[in-house]
Amino acid sequence: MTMHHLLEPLRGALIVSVQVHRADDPLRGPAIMAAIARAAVEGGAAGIRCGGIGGLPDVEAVCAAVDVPVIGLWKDGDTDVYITPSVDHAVAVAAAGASIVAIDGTARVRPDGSTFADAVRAVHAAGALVLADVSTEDEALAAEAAGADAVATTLAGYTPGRTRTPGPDLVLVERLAARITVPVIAEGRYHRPADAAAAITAGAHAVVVGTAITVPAWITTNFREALPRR
Ligand SMILES: CC(=O)N[C@H](C=O)[C@@H](O)[C@H](O)[C@H](O)COP(=O)(O)O
Repeated sequence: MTMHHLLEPLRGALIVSVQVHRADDPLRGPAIMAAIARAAVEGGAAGIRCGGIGGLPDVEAVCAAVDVPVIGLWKDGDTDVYITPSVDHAVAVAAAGASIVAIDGTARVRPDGSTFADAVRAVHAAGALVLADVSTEDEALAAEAAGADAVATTLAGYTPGRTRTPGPDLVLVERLAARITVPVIAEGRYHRPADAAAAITAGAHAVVVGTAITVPAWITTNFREALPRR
């Protein structure tokens, strides 16, 4: 496996994604995101993924609050490519303090007309690593060839390229782990501890869990729905 030394501490690790998903989410705001990130680290998270629609202020606040590796992203724009969609977004996330920048690694057209390889070059020049968020094996191979330092299954089931599995897409993790030389990070719909463990067994270098840990409304609904009907 080809691995940058900064990714070593994430071997077999749990990374917690701390993001809000709606502009009117009651938890929105850098201070709350930073507090949740600290709580996740207290619980054993070896890395934090953050930013999302909160963008740079959230990345900055989380980087200042924790001393584990931070994967930053900035969800922006109204096109299909919304995870750190342009070279400028990617460089800004690195400047906000993220040591790893998550970038859409699909082959779709980017709003600034750049390629994924352009973003990789710019982020590397800024001194950070690149995590390619992909949805298929072909995208993962292309992202690796373009210089991605790691590849994540984040977008599997969220593009036309791959049908959404009800739970996590462990088959994709297993296939990528067999074909990709950079670390593979499992991400997307890991809702139970056993799912996260299965990702590592399937060959993932690390697993990202978001909703099931950091979205209290989702957790609450699961409990409410499990109650007997009155
Ligand atoms: C598809 C997409 O935009 N995923 C986003 C990427 O950052 C987040 O909305 C997810 O919460 C994150 O990937 C973690 O996944 P889950 O919340 O399922 O554990």
